[in-house]
Amino acid sequence: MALAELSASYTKTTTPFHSSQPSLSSTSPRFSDHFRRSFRSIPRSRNATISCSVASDQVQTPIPVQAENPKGKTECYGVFCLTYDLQAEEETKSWKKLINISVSGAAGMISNHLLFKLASGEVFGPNQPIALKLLGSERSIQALEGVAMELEDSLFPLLREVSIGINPYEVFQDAEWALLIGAKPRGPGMERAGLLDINGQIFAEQGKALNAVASHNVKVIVVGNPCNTNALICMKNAPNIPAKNFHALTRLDENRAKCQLALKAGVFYDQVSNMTIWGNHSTTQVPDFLNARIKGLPVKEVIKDHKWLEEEFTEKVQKRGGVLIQKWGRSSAASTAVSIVDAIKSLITPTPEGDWFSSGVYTNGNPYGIAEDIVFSIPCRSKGDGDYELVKEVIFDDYLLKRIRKTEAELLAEKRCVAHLTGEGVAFCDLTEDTMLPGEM
Ligand SMILES: NC(=O)C1=CN([C@@H]2O[C@H](COP(=O)(O)OP(=O)(O)OC[C@H]3O[C@@H](n4cnc5c(N)ncnc54)[C@H](OP(=O)(O)O)[C@@H]3O)[C@@H](O)[C@H]2O)C=CC1
Ligand SMILES: O=C([O-])CC(=O)C(=O)O
Repeated sequence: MALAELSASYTKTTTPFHSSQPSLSSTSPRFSDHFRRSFRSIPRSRNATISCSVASDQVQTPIPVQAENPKGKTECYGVFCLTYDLQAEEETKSWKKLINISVSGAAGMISNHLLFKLASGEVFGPNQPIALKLLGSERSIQALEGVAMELEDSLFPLLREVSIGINPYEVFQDAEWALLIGAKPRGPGMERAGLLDINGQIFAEQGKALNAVASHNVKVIVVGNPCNTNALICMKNAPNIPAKNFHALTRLDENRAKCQLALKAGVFYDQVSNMTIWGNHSTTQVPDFLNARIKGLPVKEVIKDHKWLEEEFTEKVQKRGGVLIQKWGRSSAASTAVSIVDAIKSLITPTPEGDWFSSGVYTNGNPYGIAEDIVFSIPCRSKGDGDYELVKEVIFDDYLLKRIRKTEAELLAEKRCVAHLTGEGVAFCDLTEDTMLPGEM
């Protein structure tokens, strides 16, 4: 019997699988390997009873138990529906408690890179088992099954559960991380206000769902554009989740800025630190070369061509995504996935002494005089506990302040456009110029 058929038959039966069945484990090393990788913790919400006898010189014969499914809906995928006693395996005894990671737009291009990084252990570490809860839509559900199949076939030891669905109220259940990637791309002729409205509705609904069913300390990273205002909408619709927990992804912009500075200075990019992106993930964003450092020195001391910094460098970073789309014919999915990994790692590992990272965060209480009640990219530092604090020791000059005011004005205008989605009355959209996402030219 083929492996796929076997795994399918498992999900359909609650009959314990005994070693008296055709000697799969002895005839097929792949299958015993498959078993080993299929062990998973017992989800909190399920009452499966597990028994498992393991003799040291025998191949293990785990007893699969079908997940309880009170609503009769599919909630797990294929091999990931098998339930085993995680403690039965020596290797897993040192593992941490399983965490739930929900990902929207899971059949999209960014997710296609990101999910495999998450499942490999590269993000949360080699002792951290994970459950992936993938959100798609009717349009993408088949593609999502394809994604789940590839995850099955990758045999990631740490990937203990995969479920797919189209209802955020199910997919976000108990989420400890929510990576919100899915959003409608801006099409030809579409006004930014139109995009704000269409995507804003997605994020309003997802905010409500997170509020209702996610862990109350869920960390939310909004990637789908326009990500700052989408993050604000999501946050406003999730009043039970701390506002601090919402991030808009500007890490890709930070990484792009570091790369350009390294290139100009003739150093490897690990020599560039303290890189802030201020403001919106749009062409008004401000890559801050005043506070950034190269080999520990202020950038302006290393790169003497200040005109280049003010003009070429700034515009290059702002429009990098668009140039890439022109070359590639699609947006920067791989480097965006890498930057999501960087953004998560920055929150779960202590920030190196003296350094910081950029993230779009809620501005209430900020020390810089930036308007309150928007999501604005700011320098942050973390102790590695999932939380962060704003960096205070930054300096400003007229150039930087002027640019920050411009991106701030854009975000305030975006906020007025979505007042109907944040519970702040009637929207009034007066975006003065139709600014672009970094990916648009
Ligand atoms: N912040 C950042 O740095 C960056 C952000 N981005 C943004 O990330 C988002 C995802 O990018 P990417 O993965 O490349 O895009 P894809 O087009 O590959 O995937 C986007 C997903 O969004 C979902 N979606 C939700 N609503 C709609 C809709 N109305 N019409 C079409 N699709 C919809 C679709 O999934 P489903 O049908 O399952 O809902 C689709 O799979 C985009 O908004 C992009 O602009 C991209 C790069 C950098
Ligand atoms: O506009 C897009 O979809 C791509 C984008 O955000 C970027 O490359 O920074």
